[in-house]
Amino acid sequence: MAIHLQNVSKSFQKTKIIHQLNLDVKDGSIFGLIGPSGGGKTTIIKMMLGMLPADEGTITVLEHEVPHEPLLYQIGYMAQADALYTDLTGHENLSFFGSMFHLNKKKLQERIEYVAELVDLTPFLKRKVGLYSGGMRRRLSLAIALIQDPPLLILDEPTVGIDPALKKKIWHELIHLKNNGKTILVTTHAMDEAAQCDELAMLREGSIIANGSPSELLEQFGVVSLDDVFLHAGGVEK
Ligand SMILES: Nc1ncnc2c1ncn2[C@@H]1O[C@H](COP(=O)(O)OP(=O)(O)OP(=O)(O)O)[C@@H](O)[C@H]1O
Repeated sequence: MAIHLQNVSKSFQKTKIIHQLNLDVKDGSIFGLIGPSGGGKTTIIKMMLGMLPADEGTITVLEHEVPHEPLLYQIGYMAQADALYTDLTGHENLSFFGSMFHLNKKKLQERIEYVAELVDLTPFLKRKVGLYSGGMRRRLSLAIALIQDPPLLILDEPTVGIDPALKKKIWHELIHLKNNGKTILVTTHAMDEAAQCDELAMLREGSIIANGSPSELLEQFGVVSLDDVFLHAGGVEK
C-alpha cells in the first residue's frame, strides 16, 4: 500500500472532524477523495503529509509511519492555495522548487521543460507569476508538484479554475503517470474526474460513507451517474 490510515481521528477545538478513519491507497493507482465541502478532505491530506498530527491512529506513507521528514522528497504535493513566489518568473519558481530536490542542472532543465509543456505554460515561463491569471497559477502549482518526478502525488483539487481542454490533457497525463507506476491521490468535486479514478472514497463529516471503484459506487447507490452518488454523500435525497 502506498498510503495506509488506520483508525485515524482528528479534532479541532474539541470538535471531532475525522472519525476513526481507515483508508488504503494501492501502489500504482489513482485514488479519489470526494465529498461535500468541509467533509475533511484537506485535513486528511495534511495528516498524510505530516503537516498536522493525528490525535489517534496511525498513518503510513510509502512504508514509513508519518511524520517522517524524508518522505517529503518523495511526495509531489499540490495544495489548494497556491504557494508561489509572485516576484519571480514561472521558470524561476520551477527552478527554485526543483533545486530543493538536488536535481543536477541538466536534469532540472529537462524537468522544467517537461512539466511546463504538460500544463501549457511554456510560452509564459519568463513572465512574473504576479502577472499570471488564477488558472495559470494553478497550472504552475501542478507543475511544481511534478518537478522532482516523485513516486507519490497528492493533489488537492488540482484542476479547479482550469479550462476543460487543459483539464483533459492533465488527466491524460495523470493516467499516463499511473501507468508508469506512480500513485496519485486527488481530491475533487468534479465527478467527471472522479470517474477516471481507480478507486473512490466518499467522505461526509469525517467518515467514509462509501468506497470502491466508480462502477461499484454506482451499483451501491443504485444510480447511473456519479453526480447522484455525490448528492447522496452530501445527504441530499433525490
Ligand atoms: N485549523 C483548523 N482549525 C479549526 N477547524 C478547522 C481547521 N482546519 C479545518 N477545520 C475544519 O474542519 C472541517 C474540515 O475541513 P477540510 O478543509 O478538511 O474540508 P474539505 O473536505 O477539504 O473541504 P473543501 O472541499 O471545501 O476543501 C471544516 O469544518 C473546517 O472548518
